[in-house]
Parts: sequence; C-alpha cells; structure tokens
Amino acid sequence: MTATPDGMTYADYLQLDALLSAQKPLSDLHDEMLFIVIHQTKELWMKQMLHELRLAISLLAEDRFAEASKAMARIKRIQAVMTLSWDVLSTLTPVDYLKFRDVLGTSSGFQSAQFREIEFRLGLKEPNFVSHYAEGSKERATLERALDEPSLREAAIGALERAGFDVGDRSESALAAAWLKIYRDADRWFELYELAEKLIDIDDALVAWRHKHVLTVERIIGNKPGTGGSAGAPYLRRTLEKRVFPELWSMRTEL
Ligand code: HEM
Ligand SMILES: N[C@@H](CC(=O)c1ccccc1NC=O)C(=O)O
Repeated sequence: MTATPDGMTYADYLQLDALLSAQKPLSDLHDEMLFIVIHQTKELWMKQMLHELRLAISLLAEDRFAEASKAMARIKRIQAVMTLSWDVLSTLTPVDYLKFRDVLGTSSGFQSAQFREIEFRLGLKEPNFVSHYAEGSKERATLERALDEPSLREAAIGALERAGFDVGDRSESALAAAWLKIYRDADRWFELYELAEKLIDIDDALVAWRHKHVLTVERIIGNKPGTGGSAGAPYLRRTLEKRVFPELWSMRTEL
C-alpha cells in the first residue's frame, strides 16, 4: 500500500489540473469542445478496456473462468457506454461540424493507437496497421508488443485445447466444430459455454460501436472522404464485416 499524502484533495487525487487543462479547441467555435471531450472520454474508456482485456487474457490462460468472466462483463458494459455516447455526438450538425473540420487537418480516428491495440488484443491482428506509426515511436512499440502477446481469441483457443477439444488447424471450421460440441452439451461444458457467450457479447458490442460510428459519420459528413485519407463511410461500412470470433457466429447456423 502507498501512503496517502497529508491533506490530499479530490483534485489532487484525480490530477484534475492536468485532465481539465487538456481541452484546447483550435477554433473559436462552440461545438469543437464537444468534439474534443467525446474523443478524450472514449480514449479514457479504451484505456480501461485494455486494462480489463489484459486481465481477462491472463486469467483465461490459467483457466480461471469465473474471474475472467467478471472482467469480460465489465468490458461489455464499457462498450455499451461508448456506443451510447454517439448519441451525444449526433447533436453536432453537419453545418456546425464543417465550420471547424478544417482545423483537424489530416488527423483522424484512424490514428487511434488504443483502438488498434484493442483490435489486436481481441484477436484482429492486422500487422499492416503498425506501419502507420513512426519507427521508434511508443505507439509502434506498444502495437508490436500487442501483436506478439496472446490475444483474447488465442487465450480462448488455448482453453479449448486444455479442455481436450481438437482445434485442428485452428481454422474457422475446425473451431466451429469444437464450439458446436460445447453448445450441444452446454450443461456438461458449462464454463466453456459461458465463456463463448461472453466472447460473442464483446464481438457483438464491437460491431454495434462500429455501426453507430458509420451512422454518425453518414449523418455528419455523408459519403465525403475522411480526413485520414480513406473513402470515409464506405471504408467504415466494410469494417462491419470484421469478426473476432467468426466461428462463434457461423456455428449458430449448424446448431
Ligand atoms: C464527427 C465525428 C466523426 C467523423 C465525421 C468521423 C469520421 C471518420 C472517418 C471518415 C474515418 C475513416 C478514416 C479516415 O479516412 O479518416 C474514421 C475512422 C475512425 N474513427 Fe471516426 N469519425 C468521427 C468521430 C469519431 C469518434 C468520436 C471516435 C472515437 C474515438 C472515432 C474513432 C475512429 C476510429 C477508431 C477510426 C478507425 C476505424 C477503423 O479503421 O476501423 N471517430 N472516422
Ligand atoms: N475522420 C474525420 C475527422 C475525425 O473524426 C477526427 C479527427 C481528429 C481526431 C479524431 C477524429 N475522429 C474520428 O475519426 C473526418 O473525416 O471528418
């Protein structure tokens, strides 16, 4: 335990001076503050998500299902809050956004290293994204570590194997066959069955977040290209196809 400094206040403990002096609009337009605050709160929630994700992965590696489940339940609730917060941003009208969009230059959510780290740590490992960060930068080092370390997906496959399931070549069809056995005898394999439902909760919530993002983007900038250089909404719509656990989705057809 660390000692509490004498007379420590609320503002000291929460470092509010640093936190509340980090909102610096570049324009003098009222709505830019909302844009900054929404992004900063999402980065904070992503920080907490990564904290829980690392815990869930390490617990799963030791077959500590109940404890891992608690962390995954928290992740799902954080994702729900993040998805709901699009409704606050949707109050930004296209007219008001376009008044300050130019101050953003080529910066974009595409460059959010925490978002990419979440994708990697869930199991969506796309090494190409690492090249967007400067060599020697801390973001690049963090993402490289996330690529190397076991993801939630890999940890779940490990748990399946330890329980005696044949995961074959780890392809979607081999994994779907293993999960199918578990779902068909859910009482016998209750821990793994419950794990699978927690995993699909997180996958579901990630797609829901992406979906609200595309809708908000369409509502605010239509099909304009993005500041990050992509096609904009058409690019984002394609990311809705990404699934961390495609086998958990496809096995439902066979059940
Ligand atoms: C006015 C509001 C917003 C607009 C118009 C918008 C637009 C876009 C566009 C067009 C892209 C594609 C990349 C590009 O070419 O720029 C993108 C990517 C992205 N945005 Fe937003 N965005 C908005 C708000 C947000 C917020 C609040 C977040 C939350 C942190 C966010 C996170 C992201 C992420 C993580 C990506 C990368 C997605 C991926 O590659 O799968 N965006 N955004
Ligand atoms: N990509 C957005 C700009 C944008 O939304 C943005 C800009 C700077 C920091 C974060 C952003 N959020 C998500 O992409 C656009 O094309 O208008």
